Amino acid sequence: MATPAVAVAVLGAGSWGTALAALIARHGFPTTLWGRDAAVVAAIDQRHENPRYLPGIPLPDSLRATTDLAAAVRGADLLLVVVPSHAFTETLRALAPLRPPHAGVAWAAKGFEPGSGRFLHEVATELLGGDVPLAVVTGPSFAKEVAQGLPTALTVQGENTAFVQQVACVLHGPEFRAYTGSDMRGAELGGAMKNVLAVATGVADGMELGLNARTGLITRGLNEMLRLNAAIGGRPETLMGLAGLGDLVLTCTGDLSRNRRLGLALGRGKTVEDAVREIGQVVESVQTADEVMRLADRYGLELPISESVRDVLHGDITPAEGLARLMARERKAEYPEALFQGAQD
Ligand SMILES: NC(=O)C1=CN([C@@H]2O[C@H](COP(=O)(O)OP(=O)(O)OC[C@H]3O[C@@H](n4cnc5c(N)ncnc54)[C@H](O)[C@@H]3O)[C@@H](O)[C@H]2O)C=CC1
Ligand SMILES: O=C(CO)COP(=O)(O)O
Repeated sequence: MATPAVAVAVLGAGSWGTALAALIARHGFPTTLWGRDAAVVAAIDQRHENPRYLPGIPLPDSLRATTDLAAAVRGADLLLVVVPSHAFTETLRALAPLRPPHAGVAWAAKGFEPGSGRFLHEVATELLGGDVPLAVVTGPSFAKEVAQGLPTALTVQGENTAFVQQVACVLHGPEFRAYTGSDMRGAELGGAMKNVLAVATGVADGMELGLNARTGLITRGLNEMLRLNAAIGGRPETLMGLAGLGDLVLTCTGDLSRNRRLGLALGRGKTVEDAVREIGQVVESVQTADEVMRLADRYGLELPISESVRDVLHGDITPAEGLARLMARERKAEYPEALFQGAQD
């Protein structure tokens, strides 16, 4: 059970930050949630509800919320950053001078630094220094279900074993299993890529291409994840677990996914702008598709599904042209023979 000595600050009061902060508070750890929207923060702190992102779901009375970053971070033993990836760098910049010297930093954002394509652990290492314990929290987990207390499993990955265990300890509980590992690169890649691939299956479902097409895209999408993961030096088992396959299946099939819903709307003929406006929350794939392809180009890899998603998101091809392009590809072996060797080099 809880070890109340660990005080936690969660930064980012959107759906996922709120759900994780509520989970940790329910486990008995003193938890403060920082958000920039004063109305949302006041509602969480006083009415125990996030009416903008998790309407109607009661939050624990013990969860505190504030718009004052310094106050949120002061006295914290563990910092969990849950802003969208495009806001990760500026949040860490603001956090760096405020961080209590002993506090490690974990994050649950899924994506890369837009523009540079850097992994978030690379950004964190640069901005915090190499000695600060770091960890990634990722896996198949819709915020709404976690906030409702439905059973969930995810993974915490980082090189500092003691910190990884501390993060897993505050998350783990009767309705939540937190697994652990040390592969931040593979874990971050899986969380980022599944959002792009969810758009592809959403498009196919929006075009009513059938269940075979959906499953073909999921499986060939996993193949794209495994090949890029081998190139960047991630471990294959990371991508075959919660951070990869697990989150890919959830996001490609579950209509709670915003990335899947973007794909559904595109497949039904909507524009990216209209679909994103209607979803009204962060849709990470819009930027991540560019960064996945930048990474693939760097390693000279062909990722046809991810590439088609990028081109559809840019309006360079229609969903129908994307489908035609994928179906016209040459016949080939299912797996390159050397697929799993890259990770062992
Ligand atoms: N919602 C979910 O089910 C899950 C989300 N994630 C990831 O968590 C991250 C956050 O997503 P959500 O909470 O779902 O997004 P959301 O759209 O529900 O909320 C976004 C939050 O970020 C805040 N924000 C935006 N720009 C900011 C900035 N510059 N500085 C500070 N705060 C800023 C907004 O005010 C809002 O509170 C994303 O990377 C997402 O992929 C991961 C797992 C599950
Ligand atoms: O990451 C998620 C589930 O694990 C949430 O997916 P969406 O961002 O597509 O809603």
